[in-house]
Amino acid sequence: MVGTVQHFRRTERSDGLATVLSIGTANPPNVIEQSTFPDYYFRVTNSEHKVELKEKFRRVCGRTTVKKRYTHVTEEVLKKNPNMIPYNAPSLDARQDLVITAVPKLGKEAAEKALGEWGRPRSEITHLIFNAMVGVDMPGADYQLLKLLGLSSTVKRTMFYHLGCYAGGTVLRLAKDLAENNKGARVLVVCAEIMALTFRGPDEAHFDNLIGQAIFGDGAAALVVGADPVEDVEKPVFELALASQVVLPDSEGAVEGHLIEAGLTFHLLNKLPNIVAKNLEMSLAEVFEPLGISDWDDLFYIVHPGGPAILDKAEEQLKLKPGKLRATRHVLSEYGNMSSATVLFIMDEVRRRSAEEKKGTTGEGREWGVLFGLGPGLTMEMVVLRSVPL
Ligand SMILES: CC(=O)CC(=O)SCCNC(=O)CCNC(=O)[C@H](O)C(C)(C)COP(=O)(O)OP(=O)(O)OC[C@H]1O[C@@H](n2cnc3c(N)ncnc32)[C@H](O)[C@@H]1OP(=O)(O)O
Repeated sequence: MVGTVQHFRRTERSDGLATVLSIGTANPPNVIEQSTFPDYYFRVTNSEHKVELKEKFRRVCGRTTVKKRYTHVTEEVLKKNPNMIPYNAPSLDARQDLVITAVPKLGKEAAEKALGEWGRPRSEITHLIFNAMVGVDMPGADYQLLKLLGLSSTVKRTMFYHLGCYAGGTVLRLAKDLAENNKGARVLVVCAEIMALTFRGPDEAHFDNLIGQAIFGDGAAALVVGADPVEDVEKPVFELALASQVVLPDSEGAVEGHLIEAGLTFHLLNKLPNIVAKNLEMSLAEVFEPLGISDWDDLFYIVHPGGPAILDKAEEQLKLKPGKLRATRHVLSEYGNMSSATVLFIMDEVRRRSAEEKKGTTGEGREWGVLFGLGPGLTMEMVVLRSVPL
């Protein structure tokens, strides 16, 4: 009997590590230019009279390093749903109506690209992981996506709602477990983030809301993950070597989100960048010193860009050479903070730029890299990536 169980355990496990086999991304068509956003935002929220607040908002927008973002919430949407404008008006029903259809639709756009690049028939997808901060519903966005993509009804689905920005790491951690413990599994991973529950007008007492209005954008990213890639058919992008999660010490309340009649309200403490930076080095040391790596410039990086202050402090703390967070900063500048989808956009950027600049590996010429997901808790997900020769 014991022999039979061991036989099953052996045959259901993969031989190799879970591997990212393709990446796709998508954004809604409406662009926000950061340079004109303060004027636009104060006008559409009927807040032109809050002159000082607008000037402070303009200063902060300028320092976000964001150049443009994409959004589902246009002026037309606001005209149809005026209760989304005041800071605290009951508006949950209208917001839900928007996101319940928009979230799986945006997820589908990214998933189609990932499935196209993967190159195998979509009937061979065995598992689906879907993550979205908003749009909680039954059956969920995972079920809607299954139908939109025409995936098999036997696909094993897992839906995450409401986790926040660290979930870009959570989905990879789960995909790794599924791929390595179900031989032959091919996991479609989708993060789709639409900020229609957090858009709201300014309020002097809640400047953290304005930090969110200045940095968040909409986007979706999808990956296909599986172990033991089929030679000459599947093209490995990164191996997922290790995945961990930790609640950072003394960080309670640093990021919170509350779902109320007025939608989802965000709460950020300004000590957040310091808390994150303080904890990065210890996590890196635990994993990489046994591998003989203690110069942090020897890694490539994918860091959830909550805001530039987090990246500046991280670079300072880890004493990184200028440019180590180039891909991260590029995605922040071109798309803003798209919550969980952001780290997957950065992963795409790292491999794209590595190929373009003939770096030798998908990870900027390095063998090892690390992805940090950060969000409410503060929760930190760390995923160790191994690049693939180009
Ligand atoms: C959603 C998730 O799950 C995870 C997430 O990603 S949450 C988002 C996490 N991101 C952040 O917390 C943003 C981090 N902050 C930053 O990157 C930078 O502070 C910034 C780009 C927003 C502004 O840059 P800056 O202007 O150089 O910063 P700084 O001088 O510190 O702050 C400007 C003003 O904003 C205020 N401020 C900054 N952070 C604040 C916060 N969390 N709450 C309230 N006010 C804040 C400051 O007090 C300051 O006000 P005064 O001018 O009146 O003194």
